[in-house]
Amino acid sequence: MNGVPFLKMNGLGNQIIVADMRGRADRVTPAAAIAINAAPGTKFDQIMAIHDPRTPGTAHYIEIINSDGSLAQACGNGMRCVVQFLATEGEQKSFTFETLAGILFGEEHGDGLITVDMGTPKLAWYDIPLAEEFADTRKIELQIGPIDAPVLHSPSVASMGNPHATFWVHDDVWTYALDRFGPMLENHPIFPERANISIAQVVTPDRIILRTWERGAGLTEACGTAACAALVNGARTRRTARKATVTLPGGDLTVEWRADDHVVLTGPAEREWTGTLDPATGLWTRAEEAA
Ligand SMILES: N[C@H](CCC[C@H](N)C(=O)O)C(=O)O
Repeated sequence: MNGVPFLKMNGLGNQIIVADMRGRADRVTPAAAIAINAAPGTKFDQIMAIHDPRTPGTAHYIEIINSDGSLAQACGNGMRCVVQFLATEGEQKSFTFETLAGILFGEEHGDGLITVDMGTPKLAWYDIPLAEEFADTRKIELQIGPIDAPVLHSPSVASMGNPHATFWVHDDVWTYALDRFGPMLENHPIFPERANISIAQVVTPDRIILRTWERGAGLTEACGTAACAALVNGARTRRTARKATVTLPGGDLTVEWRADDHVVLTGPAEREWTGTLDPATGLWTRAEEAA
């Protein structure tokens, strides 16, 4: 097998495969991503493929592939896993990356938590993107459920390089059938590139409870960029402060929208087991439990 080493990880239960593609000219193909998830033995939400810098002397290029084979511009939990993967290789603990969302920075702290600067949010309708013009993306006309009694409506939308809709609710986020509403909203024509769909309950100005149906991956235990988008949307609709704890099904993330407009995400990354993967076919073999 024409294999590359990979490490199965998770970021608060967001299932991540870190594939080490450094020194290679090929890529993990969409077909490989679909095949891996179809095979028994592992389920993942995203593959984070680490490539050599595209521009010599700059950052590792990180390609992000959803479990449906689609490319994503950004992945907050996955970036923390990449930082942890690289930090374990030696003394360097802070890194610069190039992604489709731009240049990102990440650092592992002594306490094992990892902070990633996810860049600046994009808030104009054409940057989300939306299929039609909305002057104010803090609240757009979109609803689901009976026309006269919508179940979810009037979301705030933002991009962290990838599109997010944050639906605000005042009650328990678990009372909503996100497994049913998620795919309908993910594929709504208002989102020409689809969208990640979140339900957010603001408990206090510094605490958000969040559940997410991810574009290209479905219900996940955690979505880092959704946590970033929810905090940005919460702050600009005056529901939250500019820094908050976001509680996802898999655990807590700390998100801050700094005065310099960068959004910074802090949380854990967990190593699980190692293997070898054929990036063209998705055939893989398991090696050992990760140290
Ligand atoms: N499904 C997302 C990418 C992964 C986002 C999520 N896993 C995160 O931690 O940010 C998208 O297609 O935009």
